[in-house]
Amino acid sequence: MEFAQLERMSLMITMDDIVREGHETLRQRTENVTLPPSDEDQYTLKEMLQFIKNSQDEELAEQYDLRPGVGLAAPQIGLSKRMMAVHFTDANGREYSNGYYNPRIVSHSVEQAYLPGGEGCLSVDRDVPGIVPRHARITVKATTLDGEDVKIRLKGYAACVFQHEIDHLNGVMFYDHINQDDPMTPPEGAVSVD
Ligand SMILES: CNC(=O)c1cccc(C)c1Nc1nc(N2CCN(c3ccccc3Cl)CC2)nc(N2CSC[C@H]2C(=O)NC)n1
Ligand code: NI
Repeated sequence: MEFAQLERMSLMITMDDIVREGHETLRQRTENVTLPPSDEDQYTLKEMLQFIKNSQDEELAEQYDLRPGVGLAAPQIGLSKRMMAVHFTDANGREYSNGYYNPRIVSHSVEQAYLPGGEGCLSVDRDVPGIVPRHARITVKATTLDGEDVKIRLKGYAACVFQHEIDHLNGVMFYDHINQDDPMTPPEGAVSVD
């Protein structure tokens, strides 16, 4: 077995490591990660990014029964730490593939946006229909997996994904944002994201 495959094997996060609704870490505020990150935190964040990539690989997802996702936050593997990983390409072909320590939204638009199909979550084993209102544009400050301090401006699908994962770091689930009285009606002025 070649090294890359061995590396995937030994480090591998599977769905068994993903905690589901009801697990306390999903409702906790996470602690900042002490920087520079420990070897253990680096190892974990790399595993999280690899899991998201694996989950989108048809063969690996099939072989290891992985549910596809584009983002994962540390509380979802039972770790109450401010770390998240994303891997996706947005509608404009811009690629996002990285792990982040201590991400925080430093500014956001008044305008709201939402994914027309609603949102899903690897820690939620049920379909929760409804519009999830998000900030249409956000600016995020964080430290990347490689230890670089970055300031990222996000809009559209990328803004929604980052907000969903940063919510996890604050103990917030996507359905907390759904208007219970009128779940399918987008808020006034909110724009649909494709
Ligand atoms: C209930 N209706 C819906 O879910 C929903 C319904 C329609 C459209 C959207 C857009 C919806 N919404 C939604 N679709 C996704 N995926 C689309 C499919 N994709 C994927 C699937 C297969 C291979 C590779 C990949 Cl990439 C994986 C990601 N992901 C999220 N979320 C919310 S933000 C974090 C992100 C996440 O990773 N969730 C696990 N929401
Ligand atoms: Ni989630």
